[in-house]
Amino acid sequence: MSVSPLAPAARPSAPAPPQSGVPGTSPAAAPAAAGLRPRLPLASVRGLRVAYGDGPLVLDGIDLDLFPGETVALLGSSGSGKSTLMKSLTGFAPISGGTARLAGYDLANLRRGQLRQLRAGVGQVFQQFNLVGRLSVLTNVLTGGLHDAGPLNLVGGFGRAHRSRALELLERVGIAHKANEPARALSGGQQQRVAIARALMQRPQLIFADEPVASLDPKMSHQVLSLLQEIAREDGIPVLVSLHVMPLALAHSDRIIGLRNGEILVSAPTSELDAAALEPIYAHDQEDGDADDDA
Ligand SMILES: Nc1ncnc2c1ncn2[C@@H]1O[C@H](COP(=O)(O)OP(=O)(O)OP(=O)(O)O)[C@@H](O)[C@H]1O
Repeated sequence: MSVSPLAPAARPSAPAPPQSGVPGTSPAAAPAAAGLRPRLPLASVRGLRVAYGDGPLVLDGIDLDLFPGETVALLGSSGSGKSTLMKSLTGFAPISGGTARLAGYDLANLRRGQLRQLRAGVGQVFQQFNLVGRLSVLTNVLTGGLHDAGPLNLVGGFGRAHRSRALELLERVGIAHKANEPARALSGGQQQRVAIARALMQRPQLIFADEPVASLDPKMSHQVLSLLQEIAREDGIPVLVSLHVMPLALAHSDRIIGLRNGEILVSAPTSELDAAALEPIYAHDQEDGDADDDA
């Protein structure tokens, strides 16, 4: 079986009913452009359990769907399983129970090559940007298109079409004027924009952003998260973003999933939530006096 990057597999199982949680049991907010088209999830996990080696379960019975055009914020204390949940959707976490599907493909049943093809459709954004500092901003973005640039281009440089697309993306994220500067010369917020442009170069069907603003000041954090939410809406792709700051999640997501000790404690449209509703996610931290809930 050949798997083109996130080409839908045989029709994915129908979306499950809205996930229940505390508080809120409403369905996910519908993306504005959904219209009457069938609303199938790009990513779907059911009863997901993950344990590393002989260790305890770090995810226990997770149900989650990610729909086109929505930004879903993952909240939870350190160690609650946010990164592991993202890793389980790219085949990097050891699934010990339940299912994780991307575009209908069950990640547990794919060969390594197929998994690689599927991952090419997932744009990833990380806390530390993961740019090559000595390379130009433009080259960093171009590397996002390596999977379809072909081996000759690795030797002979990137073609004109790739370069012009990379420049367009830099324009889109507001940083085209820095195209020829080395990535290390940019501020953190600017570097994260470059990383987002690099992810877009993959023509992703989903974006996973794992604490993308943890190294940024509040103003830049808002800018970067606005950009991600705008991309989700304009390109009609799901963005799953893990965050440590509740007000940022409330300001820049359509839906919030709150994890505690590997289980979903909150799952609701952001419009139905406020800080008080999210506090139980961190309840045990507050007892310890180390909650991290300020902007
Ligand atoms: N490769 C691994 N091997 C063993 N245990 C792991 C591994 N990766 C994560 N864990 C454990 O799984 C649990 C969940 O970790 P995870 O990184 O998913 O949490 P998180 O919510 O993303 O935390 P943070 O907010 O600090 O990034 C933690 O107890 C962690 O120690």
